[in-house]
Amino acid sequence: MSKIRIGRISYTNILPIYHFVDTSNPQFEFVPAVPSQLNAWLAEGEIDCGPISSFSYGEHADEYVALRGLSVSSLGPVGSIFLFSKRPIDLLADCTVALTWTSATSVNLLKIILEEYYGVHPSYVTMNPHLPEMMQVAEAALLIGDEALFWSQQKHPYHVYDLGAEWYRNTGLPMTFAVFAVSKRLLLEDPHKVENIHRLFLESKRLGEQHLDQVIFAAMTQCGFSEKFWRSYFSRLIYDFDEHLVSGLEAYFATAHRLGLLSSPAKVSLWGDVNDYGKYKINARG
Ligand SMILES: C=C(O[C@@H]1C=C(C(=O)O)C=C[C@H]1O)C(=O)O
Repeated sequence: MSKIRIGRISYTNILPIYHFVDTSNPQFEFVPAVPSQLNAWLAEGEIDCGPISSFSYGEHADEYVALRGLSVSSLGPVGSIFLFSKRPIDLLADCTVALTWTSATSVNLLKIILEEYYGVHPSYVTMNPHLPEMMQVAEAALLIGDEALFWSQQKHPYHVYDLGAEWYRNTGLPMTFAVFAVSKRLLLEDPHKVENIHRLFLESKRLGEQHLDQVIFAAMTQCGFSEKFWRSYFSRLIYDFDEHLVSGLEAYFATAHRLGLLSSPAKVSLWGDVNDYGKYKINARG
């Protein structure tokens, strides 16, 4: 029988969900990549499921379901999605903004923030996520994931805007950057297998919360920084995709549609037994 191919975001933000996943199961193959690559692979059928940009979920909402209890979300500052800017954000009209090619959600969230909330319409250029190179050709640069973490900790002269904070300040809603999407094809073929995958990740997430020290140690090994840094970073991220987070995401889809960024105001199909999921829900954060 062919293996199920499961994506893995190659950034540290996903560690609390992935660190305790048993990767030895021969039924599964885990494929690490940056979000935009995973988005393309799921759309092309190269992988069967995995965390992808929530924006990409919106583009393929008819073809995917999203697993309950698994996401990368925040209510306010996210800590690793930053616009670095030579000028205050409201002065970026007629400027060039460099966008990392690794993102889909944040790229479109930035357009919403700039165009809808600040009324500025810059031109955009997509680039490799390298701040000095981006700043050579642009007035501002968007970075996500480990590159955003890295550059935010370096000495630099730029204004820094956290996109989770900007979204929250303008909407009062949570933002979901990544969801765990499963192709409806796999769900129709083998719902039992999808249940197993769901449990595998919920169980790993529960262990990650219980043994956060081990997750933090893995993050320090992968990226450096202090224990205090990671404790604070992970405490801001929310991994519990539920109806409240769905409402924030659907508001993002509606705005993206209104601005012509998304072809339809997509709805989320949240998949997974609510009672079963309840056992794994992380209540205490902080
Ligand atoms: C919190 C983050 O969320 C990410 C942002 C994504 C995007 O912009 O498309 C996709 C997946 C998430 O890993 C991050 O990368 O820092």
